[in-house]
Amino acid sequence: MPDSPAVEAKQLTKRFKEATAVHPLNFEVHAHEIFGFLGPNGAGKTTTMRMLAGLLEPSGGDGCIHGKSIKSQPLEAKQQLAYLPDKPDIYPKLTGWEFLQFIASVFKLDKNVWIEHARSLLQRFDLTESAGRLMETYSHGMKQKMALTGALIHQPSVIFLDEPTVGLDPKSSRDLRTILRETAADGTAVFFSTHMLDVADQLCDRVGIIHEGRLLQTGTPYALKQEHASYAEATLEDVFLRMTAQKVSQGSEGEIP
Ligand SMILES: Nc1ncnc2c1ncn2[C@@H]1O[C@H](COP(=O)(O)OP(=O)(O)OP(=O)(O)O)[C@@H](O)[C@H]1O
Repeated sequence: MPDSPAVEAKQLTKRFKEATAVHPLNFEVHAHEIFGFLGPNGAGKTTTMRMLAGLLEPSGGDGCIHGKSIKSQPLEAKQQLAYLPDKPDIYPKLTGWEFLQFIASVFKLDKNVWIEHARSLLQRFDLTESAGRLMETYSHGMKQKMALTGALIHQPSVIFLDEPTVGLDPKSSRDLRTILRETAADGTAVFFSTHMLDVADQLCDRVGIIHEGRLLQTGTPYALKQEHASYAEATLEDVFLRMTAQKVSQGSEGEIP
């Protein structure tokens, strides 16, 4: 199905007991696109991404990866995607290189292709020397970068990244943004959540703003700024804060136990 969107949410919904974390969501992300998912804490970003990546069962609706349903065709859908959580839980007793070999064997990657690709990513992330060390000795940022290297070597057509820049130093953060741009230019749909609105403004082709489990709007950062800000130098942060402004509860004293 070449014309299907890379990612499609169709009435995608998640309830935890009585609480609805994600109300029916509908949106599309396309190949070559960098889509930023923005929302305050608890807005439903991780829940939505985990459903689309096939890691959490939706309570209603469906998600598709290049036309393959995560509910009825989970294997076909998952083969095409990579998911990078905010705190990557990678194997502490493997070296970085063993971890990459493991990914290569799971995805049956051509050794002539993946090794060169992996070496180049390791070099860009300054991980070449530490690739021989056990990953339990890595810092958070090193784990994050190694997990990303693992996600990229199998060249997924969709990559989900939950808060990918958190914990990265400025150089690594810039390298990551460059790599995401290159990945999208090669045809991958890049879908990431972030609180770093300046990063989203610079990097994203489109953003979606989610608040209390509801998608308020999608559009290019430029279009959102044009539509929602009354002054020329408005930033995406101004738009975000305006759209997600919450009424502070007027609760009486003593509500908090
Ligand atoms: N396993 C769970 N059981 C019950 N409620 C949950 C569960 N997971 C998430 N939630 C709730 O769903 C809502 C959305 O959470 P989610 O983690 O998707 O938010 P988020 O936008 O990723 O937030 P953050 O930016 O803080 O990471 C929150 O109210 C959260 O408490």
